[in-house]
Amino acid sequence: MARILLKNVCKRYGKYKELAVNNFNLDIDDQEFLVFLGPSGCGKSTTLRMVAGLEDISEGEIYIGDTLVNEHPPKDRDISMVFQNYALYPNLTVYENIAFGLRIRKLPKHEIESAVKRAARVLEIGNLLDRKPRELSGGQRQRVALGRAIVRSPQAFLMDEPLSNLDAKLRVQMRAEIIRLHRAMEVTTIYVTHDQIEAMTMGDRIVVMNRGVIQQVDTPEMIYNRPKNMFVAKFIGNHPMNFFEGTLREVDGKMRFFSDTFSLQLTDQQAHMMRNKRLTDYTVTMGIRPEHTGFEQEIFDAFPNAFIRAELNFNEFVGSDNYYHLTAHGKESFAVRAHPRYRYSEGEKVKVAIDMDKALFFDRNSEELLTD
Ligand SMILES: Nc1ncnc2c1ncn2[C@@H]1O[C@H](COP(=O)(O)OP(=O)(O)OP(=O)(O)O)[C@@H](O)[C@H]1O
Repeated sequence: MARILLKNVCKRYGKYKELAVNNFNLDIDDQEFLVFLGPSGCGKSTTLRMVAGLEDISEGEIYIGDTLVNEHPPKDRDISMVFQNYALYPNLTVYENIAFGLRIRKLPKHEIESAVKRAARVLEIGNLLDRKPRELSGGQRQRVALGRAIVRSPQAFLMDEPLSNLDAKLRVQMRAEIIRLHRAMEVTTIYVTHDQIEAMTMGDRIVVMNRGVIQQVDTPEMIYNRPKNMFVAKFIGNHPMNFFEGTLREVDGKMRFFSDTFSLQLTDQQAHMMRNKRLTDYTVTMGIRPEHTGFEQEIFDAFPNAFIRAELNFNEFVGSDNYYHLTAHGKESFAVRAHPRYRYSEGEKVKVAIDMDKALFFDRNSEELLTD
């Protein structure tokens, strides 16, 4: 169990100009479950592999516990890795696969046996110990890969998209399993994924990355509610956040957001913040999630001055909700989440209430959050 520290870590592959990992600074707490999240190619695996020692570090320092590990080979870092493709030995039985790391460490036979049996019991694969990997389902293989990792208590677990080869139902089940294991074992874990649901449900904190650069390190709640910039705002959320371009202006003592086709009054708190930052007559992008807009009377009651008139284009029924796609005055498109009890039809003109407490304002140029 250990704290992991990355200081100004950079990775350059060969002579490529762009850094795969660019000045990464991160302090991972002992026993924390930390998730690296970002689109394909953003540097998640490279960073994880540098922590594991599978990839050289071009610049910077990595500490596991109090030890600077830059020059340490993987076997001396006391970490366990779980990969997407399971990386099981095809010719060894499940038992031998799980025991492999302990044999290399030359543990006595009876200790190996009790450790393997304990891991197999926890993962409910005790009846599969004599089988070869090809005789297992994908989910069972992934359990064996996990078994190999948890058979000893390393300083850290490093997991690289361990669930991405599983079907949706099994993924949900294994997600819960990994969290349960983490709670029981209390080992610092770094978990790589590009699946935001996995990140939100599993992580104590999430590191959102883009093009080798950390965008935000925060709890799932903060990442969702207070994304530091438009990249994070766009990346997180089941249905994409709606964005409107416009200008902040003070009219009759009220701070309002003006788009081309509508205007909305800011809350007192937002107005106060904008005045303090002297952001009147400032061009911004307003972000609002579909779930923070609606046709409900409660939102109209709470924000009597915050609504958009729009025309309904089409709807997506997803069972628990309806997502309506609309256009304001034939120009600005956005989506609204509504309870299935609402039934509107194509072409209908509606009034959409906006929960202004949840609206976010971003600098149009830097795309950074202004209401921070
Ligand atoms: N061996 C390599 N040689 C050259 N460039 C590489 C090498 N491995 C990775 N890269 C580049 O480094 C960047 C980061 O790659 P990395 O695999 O870390 O991304 P990732 O976020 O894990 O992506 P994915 O989700 O697709 O696995 C990418 O631009 C990739 O093309």
